[in-house]
Amino acid sequence: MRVAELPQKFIAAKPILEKLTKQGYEAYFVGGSVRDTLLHQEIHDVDIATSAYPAEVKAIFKHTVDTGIKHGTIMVLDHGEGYEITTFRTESGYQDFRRPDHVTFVRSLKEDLKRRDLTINALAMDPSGQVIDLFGGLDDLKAHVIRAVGVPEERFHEDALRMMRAVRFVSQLGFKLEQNTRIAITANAKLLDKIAVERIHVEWVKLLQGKQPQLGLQEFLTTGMYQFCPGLGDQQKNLAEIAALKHLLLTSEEMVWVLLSRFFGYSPAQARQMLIAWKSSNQLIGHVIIALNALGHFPHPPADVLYQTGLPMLLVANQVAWYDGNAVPENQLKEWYAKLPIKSSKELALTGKDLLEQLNLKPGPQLGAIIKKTEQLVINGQLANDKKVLLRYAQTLLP
Ligand SMILES: Nc1ccn([C@@H]2O[C@H](COP(=O)(O)OP(=O)(O)OP(=O)(O)O)[C@@H](O)[C@H]2O)c(=O)n1
Ligand SMILES: [Mg+2]
Repeated sequence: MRVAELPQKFIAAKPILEKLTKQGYEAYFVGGSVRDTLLHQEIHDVDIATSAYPAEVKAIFKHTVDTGIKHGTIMVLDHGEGYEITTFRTESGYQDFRRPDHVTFVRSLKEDLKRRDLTINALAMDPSGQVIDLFGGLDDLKAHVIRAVGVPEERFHEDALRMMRAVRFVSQLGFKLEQNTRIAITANAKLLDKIAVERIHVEWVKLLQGKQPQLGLQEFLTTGMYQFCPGLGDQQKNLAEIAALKHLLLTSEEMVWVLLSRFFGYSPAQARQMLIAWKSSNQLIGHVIIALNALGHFPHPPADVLYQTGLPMLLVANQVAWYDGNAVPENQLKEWYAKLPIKSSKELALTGKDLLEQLNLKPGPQLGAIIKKTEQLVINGQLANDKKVLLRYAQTLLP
């Protein structure tokens, strides 16, 4: 089959492929961009595969960067864009279930495609839009099937993360997992132990943020992969409860973790432990804890909670509160927040400097305590945010 109207990103990259084919090499678009085009979905980056060896690629293009030359990937710079061009390759070894011991460059597209993870990801497209389908990827796209290329077990032994990818695509695309692929994942789920948590983390969050997370989550449970993910081994029942939700749309990573914490019945401290086990960034952990704290106050978060949480995490908490029937209309929440007399301590009309200069206080803990107390009263609307008013009040706190 042939794609009649190529998306702009392919058109922009076409001259690069044509330069390679003019020199007698083969060159194709491969991977996710081809899959997503055929699904009429927006594409992010186009990956290019070629029969030219890395040295040959470098000889053809003026501006290149050796981004992953050991694995055959060269970045070609063209009109301010960078294009990753990877030489057709086969791999062997895989003693550690995550990367090959040897990469061998080859001239055959088929050899390259047959070591890819899923049939829908093993499609290639030439510069004219002609799709090359050697493993039934087009039929699977049409039938909405996630199927490993060739012998599933072999694909998962090459890179065990592919098992998570398969289930992630179930969720993202709303496709069914093919039975032999499911059987192979179930038999090999334990191999996830060999995979860096950071890589599993990415797939887990993509799975939950997919358009049909319930489907992906159901397969995640059926195949037993949950047993080999940090802190999920004893959460089967709670995860099944999430998988059974009628509506589930997780629009941010923060929301993912707040929702999980809520269904696991986690305190903020337990949520922190879970996030650390998943090797999350400190920023993410901070956000999730703040939102989780706020969640406990819905549907009536008081002014100081609104203030301390900030609007972005209030919106996240509210989205999760919806699952308990504790959400408030988003506009209402925004209005409450907008009405706060101050949004941050920087807006407080009283500063430490004022206290030092006007009330002759000495630096020390008393100073901070006075600021905190006035801040609290301003937030709650008990004092006007006015320097004179606040100084007068501060004076009453002095012995
Ligand atoms: N463990 C992996 C990762 C990737 N691939 C292959 O490399 C391509 C590009 O990988 P990547 O960008 O990670 O995934 P995409 O399929 O493009 O999905 P996404 O939309 O998430 O980028 C995939 O389509 C697939 O052919 C693979 O075989 N095995
Ligand atoms: Mg991709």
